[in-house]
Amino acid sequence: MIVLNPKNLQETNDFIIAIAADGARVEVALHGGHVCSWRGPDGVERLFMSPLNSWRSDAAIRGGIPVIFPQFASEGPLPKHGFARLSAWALLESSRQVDGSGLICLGLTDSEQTRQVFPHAFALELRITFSGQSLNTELVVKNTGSQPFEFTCALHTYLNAQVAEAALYGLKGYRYRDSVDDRSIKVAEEEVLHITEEVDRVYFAVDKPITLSSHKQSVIATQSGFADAVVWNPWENGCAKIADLKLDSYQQFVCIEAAAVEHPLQLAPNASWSGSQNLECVLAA
Ligand SMILES: O=P(O)(O)OC[C@H]1O[C@@H](O)[C@H](O)[C@@H](O)[C@@H]1O
Repeated sequence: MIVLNPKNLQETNDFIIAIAADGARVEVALHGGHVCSWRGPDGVERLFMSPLNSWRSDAAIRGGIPVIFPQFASEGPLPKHGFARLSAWALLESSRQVDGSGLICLGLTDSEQTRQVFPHAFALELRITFSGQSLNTELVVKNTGSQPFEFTCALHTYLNAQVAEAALYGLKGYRYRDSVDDRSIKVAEEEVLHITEEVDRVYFAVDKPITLSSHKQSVIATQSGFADAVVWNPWENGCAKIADLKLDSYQQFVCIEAAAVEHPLQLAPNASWSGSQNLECVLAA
């Protein structure tokens, strides 16, 4: 891993906490521009955060919503999942909207360190809007340089779920790349996906909501701008290889990631792209 700021290996301790009019609460770390927590007015946490997360500024946060930019996974020369999740973001705005929802806006621009691995000028904005019912994260990428550049990206959302009883709906019919089966390309045949082993799939051209039902709630994930969606659960064998996950952590989350992977995005000078993921929480009666 490339450490972007070797002089600054202390704990990440800059957090923004915002509360919406309905009592919902979001916690964001400036390290990574990372949504760490989203609680409803009832105090129930909707995002998974690993109890073994290190909170160090040279490591990505394990849980919440990591921002993946400018490279998804290991699909290029950069460190895995790029550098945005390891970078120090700035707070641009924190306010309450007229409808009572909370808004936090964070920004990241290129620096000497980022230009060493990605020689381009850019400005990222992450706009987080939330209430008890929904959490919307929008990533805006602007090319502020004089040359075009290409990138892949994702909002790598870890959703709290009782995996033993979790069911994913809405994936049937999509073409997907199965990363646990030699990256072979398949077509999803199951009406409902239950997680009973390691799952690591990039579903292509996803244009409908994906619903994760587990225990007493469902979360409906809708995306725009992002063409693809990743579903990831490492299972026990994967957890054994990841230092900041407990061996049984796989039982507690499913990642549903809004992603742009299959077709890298091209940005001309001065052009912008934006993609968002909206999570809608529906409690069972
Ligand atoms: O351990 P990392 O770098 O946070 O990556 C976690 C996972 O992220 C997912 O997006 C990938 O599809 C998986 O292959 C990967 O294992």
